[in-house]
Amino acid sequence: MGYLSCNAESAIATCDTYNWDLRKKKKAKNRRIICIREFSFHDLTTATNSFSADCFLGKGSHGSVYKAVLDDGKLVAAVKKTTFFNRPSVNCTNCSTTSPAENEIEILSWVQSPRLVNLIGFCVDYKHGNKKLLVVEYMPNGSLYDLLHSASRPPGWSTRVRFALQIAKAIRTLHSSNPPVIHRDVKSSNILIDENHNARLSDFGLALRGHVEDVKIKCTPPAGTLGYLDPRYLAPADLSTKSDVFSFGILLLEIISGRNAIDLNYSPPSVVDWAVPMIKHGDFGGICDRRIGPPPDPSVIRQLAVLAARCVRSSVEKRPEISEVVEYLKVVRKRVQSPRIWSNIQRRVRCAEKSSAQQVVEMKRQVLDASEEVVKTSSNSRVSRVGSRRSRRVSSVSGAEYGSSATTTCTAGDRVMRSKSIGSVSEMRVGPEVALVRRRPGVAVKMPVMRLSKSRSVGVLRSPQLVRCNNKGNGGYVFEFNGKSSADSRGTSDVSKLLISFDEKSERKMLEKPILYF
Ligand SMILES: Nc1ncnc2c1ncn2[C@@H]1O[C@H](COP(=O)(O)OP(=O)(O)OP(=O)(O)O)[C@@H](O)[C@H]1O
Repeated sequence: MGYLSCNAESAIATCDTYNWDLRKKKKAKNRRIICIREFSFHDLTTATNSFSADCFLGKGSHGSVYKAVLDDGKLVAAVKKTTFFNRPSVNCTNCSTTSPAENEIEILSWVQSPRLVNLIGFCVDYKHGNKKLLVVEYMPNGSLYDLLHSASRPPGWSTRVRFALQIAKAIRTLHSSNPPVIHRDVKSSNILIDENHNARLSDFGLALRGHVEDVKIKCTPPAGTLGYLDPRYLAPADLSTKSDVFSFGILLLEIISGRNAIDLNYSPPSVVDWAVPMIKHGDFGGICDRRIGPPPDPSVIRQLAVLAARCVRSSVEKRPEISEVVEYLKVVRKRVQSPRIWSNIQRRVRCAEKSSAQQVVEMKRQVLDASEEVVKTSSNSRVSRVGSRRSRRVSSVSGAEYGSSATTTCTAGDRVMRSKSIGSVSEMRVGPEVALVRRRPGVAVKMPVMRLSKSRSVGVLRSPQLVRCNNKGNGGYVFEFNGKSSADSRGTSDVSKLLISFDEKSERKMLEKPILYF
């Protein structure tokens, strides 16, 4: 167990089996101590108004979540209460058994980050088989799933890219911890939105901490959510951080397209089978969420799509590390933000042009006045010179209006020229590492771009397609996929046929639920 109970704010010590190895213990010494509180069941009952419907936030496959107001209103938290089962997520004769709630407490007592929904504390319900309740940070703005699929105003590209970057950073935090944490259930309903509208990764019920050679990892059967699950993760030994990268790729396709990972309303239902062929053919617009259309800068969707396709490659080795994904998304983020800067500049230019046009009218009027004066007093040379100077100013302003003259000297004109060159790619030649972006004739600037050759070499993941979904009448369903045997359902690690039990759920919703046992 990775945590010990403690009173209120006191820090906790850890007695993790991982640290029984002395060498690892030394490294663990430098680890930041995370404070976790133990709450009494009575405290949580009061804080959730006896787990009333008013405080109910949602239901997952492990139980229900309630809003809790603690510490005389100073702390608002979410309480996860396991309801209908407490099956162990690890089940092996050589390993200790751990329930999803215990597993989540153990993982989150080791890793904390502003990009995660962090653990505040826990509670043991002694009256009901010592079940553990989790107290985690409260996320008031729902899940990314709700935002993408139910919100009346779907998020724009800037928000989507920001969320994608934040989720990638969250996964990077897990993968870079020592030993690494593999989440195994990265999906849109596990991305919650905090009070500052930032995305956070939640739900560590299936997460595993350790190295691939560790006994615990070797004993843990594959798990995840259908549609997000790495098709190469068929046995415990197949687990790697790249499984999370695959799930992230699916999530990225969902963020781009606004469609579900598996949606029977589409053909093919799998988002990978639907999107990757389009990406391969360069039809990036085809995978964009129709409600918002493609982003103004076409390189944004191209880079996002190619990145997603790389993450879902069938070859585990060819998928990028999550740290690489973070770096790519940082570049995309800058690009998606530039249209905003560009539109601001355009607005300023329009204002400048408007005032310039007014100036032109004014100048013309003054020129006319002056000429009239010249006509009237043709013998007066001084007036004539004033008139010619004014007309010079007029001509320089009108040259700036079109922004084409390199010899334009007026300030407003200069602004027009510079603003047009920002983000406006008039010609792009894609090379192996850089693109030459021609901003003005004869001036080429090197800009980093994603290699297009990578998008060409992206393998199409031939994940099995759902061909049948049989209701067994006992709350269980059998999912059959083509191209695979459909011999046995329970107790097999074959993803071709899965038996998942759920209650009160629609068939479509069930497809998004985690598979706990194969
Ligand atoms: N920390 C939180 N703050 C606010 N709401 C939350 C929080 N955690 C969960 N919820 C809400 O409760 C719902 C259920 O969460 P939970 O993590 O148990 O299941 P899930 O992720 O939706 O599904 P599954 O357990 O199948 O992965 C979520 O969809 C979300 O709306």
